[in-house]
Amino acid sequence: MALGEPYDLTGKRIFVAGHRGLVGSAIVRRLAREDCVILTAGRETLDLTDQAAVRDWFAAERPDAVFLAAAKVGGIGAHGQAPVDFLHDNLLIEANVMEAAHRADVEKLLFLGSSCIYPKHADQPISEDALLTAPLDPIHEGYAIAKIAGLKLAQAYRAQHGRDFISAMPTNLYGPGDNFSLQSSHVLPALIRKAHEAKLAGDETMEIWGTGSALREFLHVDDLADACVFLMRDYSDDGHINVGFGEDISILELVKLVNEVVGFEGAIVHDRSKPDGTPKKLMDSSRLHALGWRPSYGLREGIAQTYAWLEEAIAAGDIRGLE
Ligand SMILES: NC(=O)C1=CN([C@@H]2O[C@H](COP(=O)(O)OP(=O)(O)OC[C@H]3O[C@@H](n4cnc5c(N)ncnc54)[C@H](OP(=O)(O)O)[C@@H]3O)[C@@H](O)[C@H]2O)C=CC1
Ligand SMILES: C[C@H]1O[C@H](OP(=O)(O)OP(=O)(O)OC[C@H]2O[C@@H](n3cnc4c(=O)[nH]c(N)nc43)[C@H](O)[C@@H]2O)[C@@H](O)[C@@H](O)C1=O
Repeated sequence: MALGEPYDLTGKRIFVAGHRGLVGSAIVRRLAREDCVILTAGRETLDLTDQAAVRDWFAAERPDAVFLAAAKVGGIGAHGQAPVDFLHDNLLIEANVMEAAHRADVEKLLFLGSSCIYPKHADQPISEDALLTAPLDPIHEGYAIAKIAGLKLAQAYRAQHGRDFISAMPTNLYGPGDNFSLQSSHVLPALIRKAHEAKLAGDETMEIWGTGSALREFLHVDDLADACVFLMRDYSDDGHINVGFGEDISILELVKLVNEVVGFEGAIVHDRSKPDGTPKKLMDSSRLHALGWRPSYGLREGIAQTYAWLEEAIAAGDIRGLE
């Protein structure tokens, strides 16, 4: 594989690390449309923090390409509960997978970082060049440092060993297969669940965290998965690439949109003991757009699709975080 060349997925053995997660399951859905062999390994068979196990698995399975969507992930309420896990697990996962991929001659690897890598008060919209120009948001600093280390490690494998390892930095994601736990989830699944449960219970109010003034950008996970396949095929360079939606919305406006879609008509109350976090983090995705990719889901359409999926999943008793 020559660096800088397009990568043809046809007939390739492709490992989706983290295949049961929000992103990993979407990448598996998207790859089902390709003529390739999808390899997966659940944590119970392959703990990616175990270097020897990861080396052995790669030596045995010999994937041609890897989507690295496995990580310790959570919303703003989760980071403070497990700062070691967000730093330690993510460092080990990315180091083990990239090292084993190198040893097993993997042709291409895409590492998933996050918009959290950027400074808390970065100029908006946030360009890839904003990396390491100012302090991070202390709330998720460990996770952000692990993600920065991951993109730097991918660049190092490219420089030292000529490995075609690339990095994508997604904005906030949502969609089918998300984590709906009220303690550890991201904001959009939490709001959809709260509105749904308040509607069913006939509640007069629904509680949100913080002031609702923070602004967030949301990309449907099926759009992200499509962007990941696009980048795997058509991007080969050492710079990380922002994968955003292009517009942001205040949490308060988001709540109103969710409640319209779900059909909850009660009032909003605020738990101001919870943080707002980063005030705004709209990414500049113009480099990705210049490569020829754009998202397809609008936010209202994406929330409606996610809620329809949630109702079916609840009926089937198959929801992460609602156990
Ligand atoms: N969700 C979001 O809004 C955003 C996510 N991202 C990034 O996208 C990627 C995927 O995130 P997302 O899909 O939301 O996260 P999820 O928590 O939904 O999925 C993460 C997956 O990684 C697996 N995993 C975690 N630790 C291990 C381990 N030690 N060994 C094996 N597997 C492990 C989990 O397995 P198990 O099911 O067993 O727990 C899970 O399937 C991450 O890199 C994240 O940083 C970036 C920006 C936004
Ligand atoms: C995606 C990216 O960015 C993530 O950071 P974040 O965007 O701050 O996380 P969040 O999705 O939990 O949104 C939090 C915002 O939303 C408000 N908010 C209201 N009500 C609820 C609520 O009920 N739950 C949550 N979680 N937030 C709420 C809350 O007050 C705050 O303003 C990282 O965790 C990290 O995972 C990462 O990679």
